Amino acid sequence: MLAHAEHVREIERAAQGLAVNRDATVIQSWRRCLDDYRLDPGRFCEAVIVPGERLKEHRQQSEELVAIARSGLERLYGQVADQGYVLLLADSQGVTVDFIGDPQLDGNLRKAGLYLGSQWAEPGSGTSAVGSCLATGEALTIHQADHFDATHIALSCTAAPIYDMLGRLTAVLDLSLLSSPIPKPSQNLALHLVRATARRIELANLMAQTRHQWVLRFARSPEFVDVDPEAAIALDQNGRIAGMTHIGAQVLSRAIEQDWRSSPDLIGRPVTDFFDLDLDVLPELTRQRATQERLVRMRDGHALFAHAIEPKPVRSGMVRGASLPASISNLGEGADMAALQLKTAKLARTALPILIQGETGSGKEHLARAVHDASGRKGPFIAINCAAIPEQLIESELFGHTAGAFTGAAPKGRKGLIEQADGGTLFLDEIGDMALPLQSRLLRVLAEGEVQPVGALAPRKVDLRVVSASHRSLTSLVEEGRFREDLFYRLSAATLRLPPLRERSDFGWILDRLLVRHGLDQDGREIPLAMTATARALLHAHRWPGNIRELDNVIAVAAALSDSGIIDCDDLPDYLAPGDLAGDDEAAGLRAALVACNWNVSEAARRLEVDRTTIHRRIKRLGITPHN
Ligand SMILES: Nc1ncnc2c1ncn2[C@@H]1O[C@H](COP(=O)(O)OP(=O)(O)OP(=O)(O)O)[C@@H](O)[C@H]1O
Repeated sequence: MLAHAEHVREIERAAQGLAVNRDATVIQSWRRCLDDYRLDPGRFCEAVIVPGERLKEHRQQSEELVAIARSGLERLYGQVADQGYVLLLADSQGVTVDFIGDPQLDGNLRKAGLYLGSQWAEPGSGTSAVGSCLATGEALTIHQADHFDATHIALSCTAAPIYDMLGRLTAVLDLSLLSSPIPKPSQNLALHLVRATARRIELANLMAQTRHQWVLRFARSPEFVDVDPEAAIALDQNGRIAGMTHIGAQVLSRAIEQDWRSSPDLIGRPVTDFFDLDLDVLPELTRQRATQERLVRMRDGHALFAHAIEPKPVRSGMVRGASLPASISNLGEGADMAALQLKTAKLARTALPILIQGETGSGKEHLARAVHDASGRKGPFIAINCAAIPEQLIESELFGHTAGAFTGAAPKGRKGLIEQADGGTLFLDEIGDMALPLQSRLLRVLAEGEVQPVGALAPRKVDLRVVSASHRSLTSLVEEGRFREDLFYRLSAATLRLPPLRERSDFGWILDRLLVRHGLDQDGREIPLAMTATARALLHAHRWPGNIRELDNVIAVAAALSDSGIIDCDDLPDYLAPGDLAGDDEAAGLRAALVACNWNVSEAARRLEVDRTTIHRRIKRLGITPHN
């Protein structure tokens, strides 16, 4: 309480212009809180966490940035995890859209506002690292009683801004401690780390968005220009500035002797306004020349070492099915599936975690394998069914154990499934069924890139690409409190949704593939099975609650029953044929299709892969009515 009263007095002294022992940025923020936002330093305000629905909106808006920032965040967290730091990525409104922290401290972190969804903008929360970074556009540390609201004075927070390539402040990266050593300079290293990570995230963002343009990267020393550049700008084909990192904007502003804070118009101006350089000399600044020879002079007389990266030629092929990796073209056919296949192909080459949603048996594991096969990763594909492993075994199955870790342990110890997937893909099937305590451990593995076998003294590094799947809606499980929200976001950088079989327009194509699969003879030769039109119609008419797996089983059984290699209605399970009409071949098939579609002729035509007039003609010819 005494500390609180003293804190309020100090803010009042600063407001009256009296000397206080704080940085100028802190005093300016306190004044904004008092004069502009009319905040009361005497009030305690708990950290604000935005409701789930709003967090979802904020996450969606920054989805691309979160995906690009993820590997930078993970690398940074790996450097500071054992020192108790928490990492937040906040959007331009100060809402935390990504978060990495020790799951064991969950309760405390949430209470302190160091959590997903916490809202740190200055007008609502007073002086904070995220809020003040957003207000000033600069990296800073807000240490303990620098915070305006006394609720937060245990925290020490350090933040750096992330700008988009047009120079707009889009996010803030924050490294925070629940409690910290007393002196503020203890956070200087943290300040250096967040600045460097924000710079790398901006670089990655610029590179991802300007593949087909010239990019110039700069550094003050020739040793760093190719490996860890300080700034970058992108040029359009006319040699005009098309994008820049924040330090790139500072370099350009300085070249025309302006302060970047005065927001000079930089985008669209010719590069020659800033550098003694034109488009023709760019090829001489590529890696083909020694770094020392790539010095570029700026208009203000300064010089920097440069590295020019050539535009990549535009490929048009990816859009067409023919150029998709084989494993992905094998997922389906037709316009409905094309968008999913293209998205899968694009994601497969990245390391982004993917969540696959789809009904049971709809082909989620099949899709996950296709992602792995197209990823180019050398390690194995390891599938874990999180619902099938008994709870008492799951820990040692997943994490492995050392020799003698517990009674019954393997004499030489055993590698867990997670470690086995090192260098490859870990497929977590039915992730929605994983118990909450295990979710925390998994989160740790994913955040730190390390796994600690049961009984082991030290963790081991693992390089994983995680694909997970669930037939339940993970967002609903999160809302019900049965699935960790932070784990959900970590697993679902991108989501792929598989349609149920009954909604797929390529049903016939899938059926033909299964007829080939089950037509293999004992020597493995392909003799595709054939099928009568009526049997085909019966299959089309069914609703397939068990999806492709159910169809696969039906064909496997029919293949075994059929002596001739031609599957007919008799080879199909009884539940597919409407009993009273089972003998009446063509009429039975058509009637079943119409019943299954509630007599919607267009839908029946789609399922039977014929046009509507054919259906009407057959209805008439066979004398089918809804009542017979
Ligand atoms: N595109 C496809 N072409 C041919 N067969 C497929 C295709 N997709 C899935 N299958 C087959 O369907 C069956 C079920 O697929 P899979 O195991 O991938 O489904 P799932 O959604 O993971 O099931 P569950 O929800 O039960 O885990 C498998 O036999 C698989 O080979």
